[in-house]
Amino acid sequence: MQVIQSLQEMQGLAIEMRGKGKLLGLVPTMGALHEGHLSLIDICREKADVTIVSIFLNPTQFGPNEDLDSYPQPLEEDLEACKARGADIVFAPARGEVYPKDYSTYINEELYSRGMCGTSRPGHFRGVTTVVAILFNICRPDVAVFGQKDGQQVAIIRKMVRDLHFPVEIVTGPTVREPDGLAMSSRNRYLDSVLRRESIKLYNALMEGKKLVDKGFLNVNRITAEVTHYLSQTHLIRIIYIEVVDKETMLPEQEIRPGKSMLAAAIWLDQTRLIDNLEL
Ligand SMILES: Nc1ncnc2c1ncn2[C@@H]1O[C@H](COP(=O)(O)OP(=O)(O)OP(=O)(O)O)[C@@H](O)[C@H]1O
Ligand SMILES: CC(C)(CO)[C@@H](O)C(=O)[O-]
Ligand code: BAL
Repeated sequence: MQVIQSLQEMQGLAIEMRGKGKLLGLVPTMGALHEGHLSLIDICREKADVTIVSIFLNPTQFGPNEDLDSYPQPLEEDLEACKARGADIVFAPARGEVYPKDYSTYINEELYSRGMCGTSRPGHFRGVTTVVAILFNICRPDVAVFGQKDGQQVAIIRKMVRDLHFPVEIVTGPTVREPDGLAMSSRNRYLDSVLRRESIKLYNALMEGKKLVDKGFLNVNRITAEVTHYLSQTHLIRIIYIEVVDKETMLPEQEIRPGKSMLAAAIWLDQTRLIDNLEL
């Protein structure tokens, strides 16, 4: 496995490999890798000849009071995990090379990013689309793989690719969960044993909503009220949002459309921000 830091070297190699007819795959990450990320490497390897994993803690998607400075960065462990899973290249650029002092160009998707995490983390998706566009231009992937756990993110990236005609296929990998249902996330590392026990309530609450839909209740307010009620039973949880949206556009649904709607939620569990979603 090759580890590349330089943008110029990565772009040169990508162009050379494409010239030889290789199909390139990219798995963008911010590091602190877990089984969720590694499952995306498996998907990428099935689709592409060469699997590139990028590890870059992207400052432009963090708000001023967010956890950029405390975000875990176990680079050596991450490299071992990528190697063991069969990645061909890890691209781990330096912050100063991606964003030199005079950097001034941003990409803003303005429709799918209006609600949910777009509302509660202003500027977040502008940072995500910008860095993903940079990564696409450097790594030149034919295929890029993202996780359904960040459902709004992948919808916005698909929209950016469509609007700006990036020649890349976007593939979504299913959410990988702990045995009790908690969606894997790098931020789960922040949870002590008490918070870890509470964290499962996010998935359980979404499941309560889904069960109602499976019984035939299609009223959005009924479903979100059920999820709110479930999450309100502990003082450690503060709800950021609970929404039912179209799973492609992330726009709010008037009524649940089975197979087309997504139930999504974000919470503060003490100081840790967790998100999850289920297709209804
Ligand atoms: N549990 C999961 N299952 C599948 N994909 C996942 C999972 N968690 C993260 N991913 C995907 O991995 C990619 C990199 O995500 P990222 O590095 O932000 O990890 P994360 O664990 O989601 O971290 P965070 O705690 O910042 O949300 C994204 O496409 C994301 O959707
Ligand atoms: C897509 C991404 C790697 C961009 O920094 C990030 O938002 C993430 O890890 O999901
Ligand atoms: N998975 C999205 C990365 C972030 O929370 O900033």
